[in-house]
Amino acid sequence: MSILELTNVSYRAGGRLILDRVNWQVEPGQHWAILGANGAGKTTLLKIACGYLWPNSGGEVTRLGQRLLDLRELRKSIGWVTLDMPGKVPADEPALDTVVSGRFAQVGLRRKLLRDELHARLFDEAREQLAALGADSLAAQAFGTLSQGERQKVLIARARMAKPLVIFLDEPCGGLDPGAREHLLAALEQLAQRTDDIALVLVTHHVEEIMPAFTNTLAMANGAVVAKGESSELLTTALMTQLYDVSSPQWIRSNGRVWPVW
Ligand SMILES: Nc1ncnc2c1ncn2[C@@H]1O[C@H](COP(=O)(O)OP(=O)(O)OP(=O)(O)O)[C@@H](O)[C@H]1O
Repeated sequence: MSILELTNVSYRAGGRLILDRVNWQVEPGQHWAILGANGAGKTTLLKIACGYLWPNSGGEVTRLGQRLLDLRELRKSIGWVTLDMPGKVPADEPALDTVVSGRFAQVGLRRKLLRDELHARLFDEAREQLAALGADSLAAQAFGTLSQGERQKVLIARARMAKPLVIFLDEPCGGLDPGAREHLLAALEQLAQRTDDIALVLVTHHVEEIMPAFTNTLAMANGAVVAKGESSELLTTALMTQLYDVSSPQWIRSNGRVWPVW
């Protein structure tokens, strides 16, 4: 059964069609990348998948075969790490508390409200989540003092605390320097390789960020799906030209990644 299934989803806003009959299934054990130029409809698609928007021009979204009705339950089952999220986390909160707060789907942890026994268990779990991203050394550091790459790791660990079915990573490498980007991508690759109970969906503008574990890619243009399938077959010069309206790049393929040279 699909973790998430969008069938003929259409969405209209501002007098025009933003999503046009989108079909997409995320199966257990899959990790996806989503590509598309600015304005292609990626964020709108994710908002619909999370239940923040409803397909107002037709179509259906199901999660584990069920229609999305209980919004609280739904939002716990789909984590979303966005670039504007760091601004919402209290700057003086220790990173470990930020991770624990993910279990309650709230921003800012109220430690006093936790029972001792639950407290110990959750904090142990949060340490494990940080360690899975190679970020355990950050546990005691105030969130506001972390670098951008470190914040992304903490927020991904936080999203995993809710034990979601899917985590959407919306341009997690945005604003990172090349070294920080490679560290984050390596951590994501390791996580994706070891995790098949939580699907990861990476939205990116840069094909070289599609690590080998992101075996499937969805490509969008003008609100419609123009290609979807195995990343290794789908990433072609013709698709890049179609998506970004630039002349065909040459490809450098290395370690399961594809680097376009325009
Ligand atoms: N509420 C709205 N009213 C009018 N237009 C909207 C609305 N929401 C989205 N749009 C338009 O829909 C299009 C798709 O927007 P969306 O944010 O989904 O694109 P995107 O692929 O995520 O882009 P980016 O890569 O720049 O983040 C854009 O042209 C945007 O202006």
